[in-house]
Amino acid sequence: MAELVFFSGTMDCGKSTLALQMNHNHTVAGRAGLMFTQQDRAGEAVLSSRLGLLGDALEVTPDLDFWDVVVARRMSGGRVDFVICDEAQFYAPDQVDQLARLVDEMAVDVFAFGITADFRTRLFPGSQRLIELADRVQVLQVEALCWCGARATHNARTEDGVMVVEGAQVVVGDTNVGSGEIGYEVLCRRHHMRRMTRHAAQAAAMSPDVLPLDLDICPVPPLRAAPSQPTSQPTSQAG
Ligand SMILES: Nc1ncnc2c1ncn2[C@@H]1O[C@H](COP(=O)(O)OP(=O)(O)O)[C@@H](O)[C@H]1O
Ligand SMILES: Cc1cn([C@H]2C[C@H](O)[C@@H](COP(=O)(O)O)O2)c(=O)[nH]c1=O
Repeated sequence: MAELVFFSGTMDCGKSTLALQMNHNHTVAGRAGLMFTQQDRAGEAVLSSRLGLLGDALEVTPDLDFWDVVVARRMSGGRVDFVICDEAQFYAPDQVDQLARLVDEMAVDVFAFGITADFRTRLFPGSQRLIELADRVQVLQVEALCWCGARATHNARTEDGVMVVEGAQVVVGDTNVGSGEIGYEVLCRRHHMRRMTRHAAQAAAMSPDVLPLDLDICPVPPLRAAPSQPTSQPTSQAG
């Protein structure tokens, strides 16, 4: 029986890597699939992982209709047994409904990958609809970690390492960015609520004006200079 599965997690937890792996495994098993993404950091119509893997994908524009794409493919003699949908948090709720219809009426497996919530901890509309409709919501096995070592469950948006809590819901970007840039950092809930990024915790630990931290609750992050240059090829930076 075909399924709609939502693989969900924070940024940087391996979703795009798993998307490419699943595409590979299903393809070598003789199944025919399509990969979709939207606003991948590596550019248009490409699905990229921070591990350096890349794959061609169809770009999901606001007017793309998944049902029409699959019907057109089948009408022209092609097969579509499964679809991979990366950055699914950006999809419109109607597009998620189209994906569910593909599962139910055309027996197409849909594997969707995306972050659940934005930098303010609010669900993205696409993710909300996926949670509402998915047969299964699967949390990824590899845990992204907060600077304190706890499992990261939330995404923070940062500027110069300082967490910001206002702004547009969608700003394409990456973790591990240089100073001055808008970036993201994954945090545990405790540190997200306290707006305590790695940078903020280091600054607080060094300031003579603040009370000593409770080290059990709030360990001081190790000082680690942000790399001034990318440490690997540009393709491995994106995901
Ligand atoms: N240099 C590296 N060596 C080993 N694993 C890495 C390296 N860089 C990134 N990763 C792994 O890749 C994951 C990010 O993969 P990616 O698929 O791009 O994430 P997502 O799509 O969830 O944002 C990291 O959580 C980490 O496990
Ligand atoms: C939290 C948050 C993230 N984004 C953007 C930033 C990235 O371009 C993607 C997530 O990509 P990843 O492969 O999961 O790392 O989403 C955003 O636009 N708004 C946010 O609040």
